[in-house]
Amino acid sequence: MPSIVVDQLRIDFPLYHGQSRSLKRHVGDRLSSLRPGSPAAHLVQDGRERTIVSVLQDISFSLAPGERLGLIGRNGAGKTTLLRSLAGIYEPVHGRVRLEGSIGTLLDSSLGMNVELTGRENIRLFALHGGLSKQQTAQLDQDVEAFADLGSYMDMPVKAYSSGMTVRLAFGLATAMTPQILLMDEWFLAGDGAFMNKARERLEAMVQHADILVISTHQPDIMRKWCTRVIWLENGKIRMDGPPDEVLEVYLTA
Ligand SMILES: Nc1ncnc2c1ncn2[C@@H]1O[C@H](COP(=O)(O)OP(=O)(O)OP(=O)(O)O)[C@@H](O)[C@H]1O
Repeated sequence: MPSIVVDQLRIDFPLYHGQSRSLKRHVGDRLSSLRPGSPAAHLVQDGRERTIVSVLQDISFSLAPGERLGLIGRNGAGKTTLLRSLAGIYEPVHGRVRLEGSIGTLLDSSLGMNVELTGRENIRLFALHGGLSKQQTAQLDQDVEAFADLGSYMDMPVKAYSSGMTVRLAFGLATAMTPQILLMDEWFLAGDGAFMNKARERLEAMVQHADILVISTHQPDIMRKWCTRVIWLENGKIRMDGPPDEVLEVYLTA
């Protein structure tokens, strides 16, 4: 059964080592002048003279099939970092992240695609990684081609695509195989009108199959429509966790 368990997750990024006196002084000045709650308040100095950004602190939650989680928070709150931690791109400094089930990610537009290869070749590569049969590969090819609607670009190298075209292909691929867990950053929703309608239909169809969705978005209407639960991140911590309407009501008036 697919699930996500995040337990006391902490993610830090080292910024500077204390080699440079002027740098140290600059950071020291900044740290002492910060107001509590300001966006940069998670800059800290550790015992080894390093300045680190403490991006996520003490994050715990779990998700079961059918749950669709929206992540909200101001710029820099830690939403993308949390998604990347779930995807295994970042290792926890402390705590643990456990995902059970097949995972699909829509986090960056390249999606591990080889830009030197054509769209069609990338589909075959994707099929090869997924261990698909010849028949399944042909189906995947047909399905993604119809969805991405790239015309003759399908047989051109991905490096010749616009960013919107790359998103179409990436979205088509990531949603073709119905992963049990889908991790998605909101800018994937930034396609043109007709594509957006198709993308939503396809994603909604996936989510209905008791999969787990985690999406980061600044759009309250998406949260209300797609999510069963919302976590509000503030300066790397969970400020509120609950049903979309409850969390959004407080968030939008804060
Ligand atoms: N590799 C890194 N090195 C240092 N700091 C980083 C790194 N990645 C992210 N950060 C910092 O971590 C904080 C959280 O970034 P993140 O991208 O997760 O925020 P976000 O909530 O997704 O923001 P936005 O809504 O603007 O996309 C920010 O202060 C950012 O500058």
